[in-house]
Amino acid sequence: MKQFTITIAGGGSTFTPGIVLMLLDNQEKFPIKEIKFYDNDEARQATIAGATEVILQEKAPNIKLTATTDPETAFSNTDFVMAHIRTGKYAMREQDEKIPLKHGVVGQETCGPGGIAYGMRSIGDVLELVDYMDKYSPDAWFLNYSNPAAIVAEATRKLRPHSNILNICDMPIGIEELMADAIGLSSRKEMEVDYFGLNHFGWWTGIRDKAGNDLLPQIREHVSKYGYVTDNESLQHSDASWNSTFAKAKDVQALDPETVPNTYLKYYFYPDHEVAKSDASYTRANEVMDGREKFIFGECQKIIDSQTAKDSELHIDEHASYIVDLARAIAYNTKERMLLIVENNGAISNFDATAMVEVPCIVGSKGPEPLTQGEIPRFHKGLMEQQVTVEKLVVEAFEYGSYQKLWQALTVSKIVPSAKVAKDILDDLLEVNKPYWPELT
Ligand SMILES: NC(=O)c1ccc[n+]([C@@H]2O[C@H](COP(=O)([O-])OP(=O)(O)OC[C@H]3O[C@@H](n4cnc5c(N)ncnc54)[C@H](O)[C@@H]3O)[C@@H](O)[C@H]2O)c1
Ligand SMILES: O=P(O)(O)OC[C@H]1O[C@H](O[C@H]2[C@H](O)[C@@H](O)[C@@H](O)O[C@@H]2CO)[C@H](O)[C@@H](O)[C@@H]1O
Ligand SMILES: [Mn+2]
Repeated sequence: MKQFTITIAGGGSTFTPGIVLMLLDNQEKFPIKEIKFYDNDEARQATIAGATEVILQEKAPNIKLTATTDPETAFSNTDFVMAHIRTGKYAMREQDEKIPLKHGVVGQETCGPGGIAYGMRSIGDVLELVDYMDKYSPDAWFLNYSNPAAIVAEATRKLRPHSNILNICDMPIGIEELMADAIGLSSRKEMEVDYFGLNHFGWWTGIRDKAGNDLLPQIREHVSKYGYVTDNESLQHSDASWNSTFAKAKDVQALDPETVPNTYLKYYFYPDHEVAKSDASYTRANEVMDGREKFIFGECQKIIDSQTAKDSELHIDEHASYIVDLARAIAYNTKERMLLIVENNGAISNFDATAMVEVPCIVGSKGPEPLTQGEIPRFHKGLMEQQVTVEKLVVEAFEYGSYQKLWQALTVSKIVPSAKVAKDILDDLLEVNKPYWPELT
């Protein structure tokens, strides 16, 4: 059985240890001979790599680890690039979240002005990684989950149309695990779903078990009462802010009782509620820096200091097993059915053919084949037209270095109240993003 080489772009990511442990847990299904970490922050990556070295020695000494900041080393002779970079790191996420709040607008990592600013930072860096892969390993596949996935996906569609790229998000996966638990199933994998939307902006329209029985009525019932909250402690997110997001799905679903929603829609339907409950001095970025980042880097340092991972609290990122499912689908032509962010091309028959939509796909060696979701209702179509326009305008603003188009993107966003507020936010974001955005004229 072939043994694969994986390049993890963003080796210093807080998600890298959990993904590595998940890969080690799937060696039967997806054997690996080498893992390469690539990052543009050598010191950050070194801590994750130092711990990973020890983990591999103890669990999989046959797997070689290479940690590098050199693109040729990282992207040569590789089979898959798993990309999870964060341009500007959490410090810039903090700006993305706090600047809009200063103007009374939702401050969020991937939604609204925060997502727009993040997109303007991410596009260039992700395209650079794709170009490295195309140069050094043209037959490899780029599995992207660097955010903001909607804008990055539109940029790769438009600016790298011939590269082997798959864009994916784990929000639906996390929500489906909660749905499964809510109705007494042991895993989301017992369900088959119909779904349509944009990334972080979608709805489940069909949910069946493997025998074809309709599960949507039970799940709708649960969500209409409790959102995605279940009493299964092990599935609850460690942070209260996430659990309040899962609860809020109840109010989001009220807008369309026929379906169940992606949790991110709450930022578009209830921006006033989100702003009112936000602390402009301490946002999600601060929670992550004080929580996940401190925990991961603390655990990795402990492993380095003790030279053993035996007592480590690092755990497998189970939900990240979708990454193995995706890589296996490409490698072994498994025809896995997965939600991916793909060019519409008629999958949603009454929506822009060039939009990057999130729909179920059958994935095999030639990539994703979208499953048609038919015509979508006026309500969802109207919301998605507005949102996809934002995403496309951001990519155009990047492509042409256009201040005007970026101002238009902010003005079109459902959660920005006026062109004046849009411009005020834009000018503040522009100031702090000078090191990252292309020059705008
Ligand atoms: N698609 C999804 O559903 C999903 C789910 C979770 C996380 N993510 C994304 O995964 C990414 C990582 O998240 P995190 O919280 O671990 O971030 P993090 O800041 O901990 O790690 C990101 C790493 O990327 C590195 N980096 C930044 N720019 C780079 C570049 N140009 N080249 C190489 N490396 C670069 C940073 O130095 C850092 O080590 C983020 O984009 C996050 O939004 C996406
Ligand atoms: O605020 P963060 O950094 O904790 O999370 C932001 C990301 O949230 C989603 O990913 C979740 C995932 O959906 C959930 O199941 C669990 O595994 O945690 C992940 C990361 O916290 C979303 O899909 C990502 O795009 C966001 O970046
Ligand atoms: Mn996501």
